[in-house]
Amino acid sequence: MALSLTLDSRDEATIVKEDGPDGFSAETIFKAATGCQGLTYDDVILMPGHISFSAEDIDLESYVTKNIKLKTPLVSSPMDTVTEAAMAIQMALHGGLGVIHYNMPIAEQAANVREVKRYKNGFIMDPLCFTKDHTVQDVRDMKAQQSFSGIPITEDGKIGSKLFGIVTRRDIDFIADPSVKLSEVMTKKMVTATEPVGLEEANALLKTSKKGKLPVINAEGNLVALISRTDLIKNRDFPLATKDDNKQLRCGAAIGTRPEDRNRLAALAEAGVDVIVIDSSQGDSMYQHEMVKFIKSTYPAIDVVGGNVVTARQAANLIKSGVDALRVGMGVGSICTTQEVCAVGRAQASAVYNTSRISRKLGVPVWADGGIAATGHIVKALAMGAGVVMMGSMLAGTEEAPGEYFFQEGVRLKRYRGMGSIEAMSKGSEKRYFASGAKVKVAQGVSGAVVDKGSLRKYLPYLITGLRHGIQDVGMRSTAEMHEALADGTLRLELRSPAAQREGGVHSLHSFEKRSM
Ligand SMILES: NC(=O)C1=CN([C@@H]2O[C@H](COP(=O)(O)OP(=O)(O)OC[C@H]3O[C@@H](n4cnc5c(N)ncnc54)[C@H](O)[C@@H]3O)[C@@H](O)[C@H]2O)C=CC1
Ligand SMILES: O=c1[nH]c(=O)c2[nH+]cn([C@@H]3O[C@H](COP(=O)(O)O)[C@@H](O)[C@H]3O)c2[nH]1
Ligand SMILES: [K+]
Repeated sequence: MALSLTLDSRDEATIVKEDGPDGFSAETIFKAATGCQGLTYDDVILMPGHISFSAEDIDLESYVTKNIKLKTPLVSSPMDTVTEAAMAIQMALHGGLGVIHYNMPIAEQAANVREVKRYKNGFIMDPLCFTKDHTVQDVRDMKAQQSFSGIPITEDGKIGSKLFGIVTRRDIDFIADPSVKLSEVMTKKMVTATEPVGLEEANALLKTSKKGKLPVINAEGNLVALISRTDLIKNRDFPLATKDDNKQLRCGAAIGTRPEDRNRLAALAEAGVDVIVIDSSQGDSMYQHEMVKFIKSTYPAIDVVGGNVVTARQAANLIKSGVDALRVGMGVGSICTTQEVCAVGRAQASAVYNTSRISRKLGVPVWADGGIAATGHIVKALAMGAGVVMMGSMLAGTEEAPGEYFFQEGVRLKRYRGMGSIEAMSKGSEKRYFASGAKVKVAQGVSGAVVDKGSLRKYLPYLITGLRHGIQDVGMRSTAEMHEALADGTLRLELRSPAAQREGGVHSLHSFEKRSM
């Protein structure tokens, strides 16, 4: 009774003033409390704050580079089992950013960037087309592999040439002779839209015409896109989408620090890349400093991300050379063996805290790269000062990640591998992976598999919602507010003992099923 009377008579601010706040500031945790140890995300836990707003009210906006903001602070890794155009498109539609890997020929990487930049929600930019000389049998062969509701017939059988007609199932269903040419069966009187056309207008045209497909042509009558009714029904707006001033999706791409990477850079710049990531496990090298300076002087409009670094000193060096963001993490990725093989690296929470401490003061955002295995890790990475989080394994295994699904012991899986794994190196990264002249292969990564996570269309909203709930629990309204609280010590943390970590996980059950969404 007496206790509750005393508590009731004091307000929150007085309790904090008289008894001191719970937990410790990040500075205490990382500088004093840990002795000489580095800390990982799992070593620390955030103290909850007071909630006076809904999770939807939280502002997740954050700088990804000095000049570009994201509405969702999530970035996909430049790895050949994670980011090609399909991944980068979905990341950007949801307010994040994709970084196209470079374990492929220059032209192919540039084509991936172009595909992202040209993407228009609801528009099919690479539809399958036939010529007038193709036959009914050709359509039937194609139909065996994929369903269709309308195939454009163009001059050269590709998009970009003159549109002559469209062939639908109804045109060929009752044709007995399979050698009949499509010119004889195609529908010539089509409903088309002429460029420029918006989705809303196209939607209205499809509604009144009751057709399955709407070809979009330019003033010369050449096919430039196709709009499909089923896609339109599936389509929704992406208010968070990361777009440039021309309303095109933004796209990142990775390069190395070899002389030939300057040719790659030129092709990527030509394709319209927004952000270049210089991909290296140890970014504080003369090769990278030279490359940063070269890019900034040759392509001033492109933002450059340097890395990877894990110490304040490495970060300061790269910032001096002119980077627009820093990629932080060494040997902490799910597929990384760098710490085992090379004996260097750093526990990721310590790396993010110590690099962002200085880089944020200079307005250079940190990308917390690697080691994210749950939404809670994303919350912790941002709380330790990161502007955005880069993920490999979390995004591998989605429909949009490169590679085919396969079954192993009844589980649907996709391949996921380190860019320094023997498999990835033998595909192409070998030449950049070893110092020139090196003859022995030393892998710094493994090759494995991850479970099917379905489409990013459902998975990214799940990650974003989890992130919102975490930040709400900490009592912060935005990532910016969390960064201020980190700096002024009002963000409170505690270390977790091994027993506390066990307690924080699932325990004491005979069995359980873990479903995350
Ligand atoms: N984040 C991480 O912890 C790690 C990431 N990785 C990934 O593996 C891939 C390869 O990483 P790294 O081995 O660090 O590649 P890297 O290309 O930076 O370095 C490979 C070797 O080539 C040398 N080198 C680079 N540019 C050179 C030049 N112009 N002339 C002469 N020598 C040069 C480097 O000093 C190093 O010995 C990347 O995709 C990287 O992201 C690998 C290990 C760790
Ligand atoms: O030591 C390494 N050997 C490798 O072969 C390798 N491949 C990628 N990476 C790095 O790991 C990050 C992805 O990590 P996660 O799967 O944990 O998200 C990536 O974003 C990279 O920083 C590698 N590190
Ligand atoms: K690791």
